[in-house]
Amino acid sequence: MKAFELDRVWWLVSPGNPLKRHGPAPLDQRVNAAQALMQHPRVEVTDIEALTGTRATADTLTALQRLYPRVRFVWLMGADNLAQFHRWKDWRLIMDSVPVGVMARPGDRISARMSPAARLYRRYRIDGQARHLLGRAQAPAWCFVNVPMVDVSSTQIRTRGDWVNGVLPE
Ligand SMILES: Nc1ncnc2c1ncn2[C@@H]1O[C@H](COP(=O)(O)OP(=O)(O)OP(=O)(O)O)[C@@H](O)[C@H]1O
Ligand SMILES: O=C(O)c1ccc[n+]([C@@H]2O[C@H](COP(=O)([O-])O)[C@@H](O)[C@H]2O)c1
Repeated sequence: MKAFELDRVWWLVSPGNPLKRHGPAPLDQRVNAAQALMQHPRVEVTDIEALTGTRATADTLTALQRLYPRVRFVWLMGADNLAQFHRWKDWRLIMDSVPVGVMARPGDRISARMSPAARLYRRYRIDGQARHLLGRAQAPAWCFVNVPMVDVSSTQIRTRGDWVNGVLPE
């Protein structure tokens, strides 16, 4: 939110990544867990894709833009997702309709910046030093930021053993 000078962040708890074979833990449990972790007046944890009935991000963004025509949305994701962005449904529609902010992730910094999406849209890249412009930029525009990196994945956390069906017992 600070890096890109955004007004607020909606943390979308996904009903299920369309590219992953195994479904996640129940949505309400993940929403509760995310809310317990993130209490910030300008960050909202939301399961809005359950309301819009969409799974693919392009469809979610189209629905959100219809529901909130005056809001300027920015899509935020980790670098691993930029590396395989070209496999997402209608990924060019996403690039062409909203600015995209990408957070560095260990192991994915180079693959992300060399990815088909990064190469095809290289002239629309905003330099990290000008990252504060992303929120007000006209799409297509994307920016890669070198935030402090955390070398952990959801899969690793779930396999630590103290989780039951992907959820930490109370
Ligand atoms: N350590 C991390 N650094 C940067 N971004 C991350 C990190 N972990 C997750 N993300 C980002 O957060 C979002 C949600 O990720 P998700 O919950 O699928 O975790 P994951 O660790 O990528 O999952 P998996 O273990 O299945 O690969 C994605 O946009 C992802 O890129
Ligand atoms: O639209 C797609 O094809 C698509 C493919 C992979 C991931 N996504 C979205 O990217 C977000 C992060 O996914 P994940 O599994 O890394 O948590 C989540 O909102 C997914 O719905 C979207």
